[in-house]
Amino acid sequence: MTRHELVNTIREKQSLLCVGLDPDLNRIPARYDGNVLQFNRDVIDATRRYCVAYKPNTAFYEAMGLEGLSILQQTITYIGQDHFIIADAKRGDIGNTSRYYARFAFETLGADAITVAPYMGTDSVEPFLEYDGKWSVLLALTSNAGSDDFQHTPQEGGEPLYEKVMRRAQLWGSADQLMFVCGATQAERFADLRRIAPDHFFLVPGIGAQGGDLEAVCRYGLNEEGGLLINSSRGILYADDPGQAAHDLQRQMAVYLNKFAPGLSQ
Ligand SMILES: O=C(O)c1cc(=O)[nH]c(=O)n1[C@@H]1O[C@H](COP(=O)(O)O)[C@@H](O)[C@H]1O
Repeated sequence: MTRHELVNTIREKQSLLCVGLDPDLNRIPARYDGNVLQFNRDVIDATRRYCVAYKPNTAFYEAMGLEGLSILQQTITYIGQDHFIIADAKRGDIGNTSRYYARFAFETLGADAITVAPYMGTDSVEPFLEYDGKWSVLLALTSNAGSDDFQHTPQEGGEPLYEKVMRRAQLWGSADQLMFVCGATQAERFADLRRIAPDHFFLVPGIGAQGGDLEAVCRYGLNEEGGLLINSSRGILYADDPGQAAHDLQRQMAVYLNKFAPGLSQ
């Protein structure tokens, strides 16, 4: 999906919502009797009108072995072409290996995007960026407590490491192929993040189960094209009614779009 199509979908649906498909066998309702594919299909059916993106985290599927990979593939096929699909795999390795990670995400799975860990630098990210029409979503300022360990470390000139990553990466790829992961739990930094990368989309995990601040993320993170894909996984998957949970978030997002990005309102 192109940036233009993504922005149009955001405008049409008045939604920035990305539903995280992280199926945990210990948490999916007993009535599914462990049928993860059916669980995913039901969640997708219940949420598809409220969200613009889905983000299956590959860990949950890989842990199930060969069957899990098949479920991942079938889930992506079931979602179809109308939603932006992010394979959340947080890959990155020497170029020769990254090429195969990219092939897995973009050719085998047919995802629009993959999350990428930038620690190994330019040549580890390039193979992902070589795919026309596909996206790399680079970890910048993550939502977890451990983000304090390295990501804020001052670099030459005093900028924190996450800022250096975001500035350097903008030399590697355009805003049509590169996004940044910015955690919703870091809402107080969003004005700064938007200043560092005014045009890029941010993938924002951390609302719902991790307690991130949706209003602050929208207030400081929205740009003229929306520029945010806001993920919730457990908060939707394990709600009594996933469709209702997704709809509630979409309605809040519509209010914030109207307030903070009025050019996108209908
Ligand atoms: O790249 C991610 O998606 C990601 C980055 C980050 O900083 N924090 C984060 O939680 N995630 C992912 O986003 C999802 C969050 O799930 P919930 O906390 O259940 O909404 C999980 O799939 C995480 O792996």
